[in-house]
Amino acid sequence: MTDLDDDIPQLIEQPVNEVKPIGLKPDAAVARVPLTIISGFLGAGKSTLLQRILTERHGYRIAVIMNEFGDTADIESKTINVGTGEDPSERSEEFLELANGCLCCSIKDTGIAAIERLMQKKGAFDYILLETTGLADPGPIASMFWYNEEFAMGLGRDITLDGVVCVVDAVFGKKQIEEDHAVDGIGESLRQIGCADVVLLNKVDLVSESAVTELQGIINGVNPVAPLYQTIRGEIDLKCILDLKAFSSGPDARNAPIESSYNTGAGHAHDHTDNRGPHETHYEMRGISSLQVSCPPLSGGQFERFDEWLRSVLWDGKLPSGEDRKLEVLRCKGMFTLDSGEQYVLQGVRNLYEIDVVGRKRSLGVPEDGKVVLIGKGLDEGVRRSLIEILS
Ligand SMILES: Nc1nc2c(ncn2[C@@H]2O[C@H](COP(=O)(O)OP(=O)(O)OP(=O)(O)O)[C@@H](O)[C@H]2O)c(=O)[nH]1
Repeated sequence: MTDLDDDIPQLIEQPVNEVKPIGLKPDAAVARVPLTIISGFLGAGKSTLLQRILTERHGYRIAVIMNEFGDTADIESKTINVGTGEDPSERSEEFLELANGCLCCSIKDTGIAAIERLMQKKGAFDYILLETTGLADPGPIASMFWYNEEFAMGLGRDITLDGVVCVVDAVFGKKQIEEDHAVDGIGESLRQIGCADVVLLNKVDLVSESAVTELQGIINGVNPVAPLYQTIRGEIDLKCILDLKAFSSGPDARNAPIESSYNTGAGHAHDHTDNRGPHETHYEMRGISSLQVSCPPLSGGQFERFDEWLRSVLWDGKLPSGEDRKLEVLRCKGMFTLDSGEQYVLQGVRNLYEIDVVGRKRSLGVPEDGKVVLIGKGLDEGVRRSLIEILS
């Protein structure tokens, strides 16, 4: 069984210094363009990262959308098919094809219509990066794309959600996490970190090593499964943030990261180890908790009960026992092996989730132990015990 708290920190900073061939081909069968959401609190360095992508010779043809996207209320009140009926005088967009192959798309209106117009230029780019506003909760945006992709609706026919990247300000990140306005107990900066597939800790040139270490501990506690990279002015190998396939189903889902790349055990982590049963780690920060449980191969019955448990937690916000706990899950991920040998991957954002078979055990590089990670609100001791009971 893997001892998660013994994971070796891997904090890598990789310069973008070579021109690579485009490795981001959309699946030919469906010809969908991957989309990555870039979130991050005000001033963290999102625009700097995108600017870098637009000006460096990296070999990718990326359409970068810089706009006011991220008005959650606006997005949630619309369907992905929206694109007509708005006042064109309020729209303003600019497309610029750049020397490095990127397509810069600066769009001022909110919502899906902006991306619909970008998609009229389909073929001019292989990838879309979407910057949200500093106060946006990326969860609704991610779930909207994922949901529509699943049912091949509207833009879901053309775009596939690849992942969510969160840029955190190394200077003000800790203060932002501690002070941002809590919405239902979870501030936006915590939602952004909790929802992320990758976190970039930016502006590390401006702070001490100990401040970096402390903030890393907090970020990793909130989101123990997102790889964490230190950056200066958004300098990062694009392979670390693109083509993550964090929401893919089928064999591709195997690539979705569910292992932490960093773990200090800092913050208020409580480690409960039991050699016979699942191993779990729990962390709580201003109302947001991350709960990790690793488990041995499951029986078919256990797997079914886990599915029921997940439906209750994600859809009804409570445990199957009926206790009203007001649970809110921002992200969940997992990998399981059944005692029959089949392996499954779990991915979820807000109340949407998918469990897909990815193969059989003893495949190269796939651990036999399973692991579930939940990030959200109300994931307390009772939830932990309830999950352990099912997975034991
Ligand atoms: N020293 C230093 N400054 C940085 C770094 N990254 C960004 N900056 C500066 O920080 C400021 C904010 O960066 P932006 O890229 O505009 O941040 P943002 O997240 O897009 O900001 P909003 O759009 O307001 O949410 C700018 O003045 C950048 O030049 C870094 O790694 N080191």
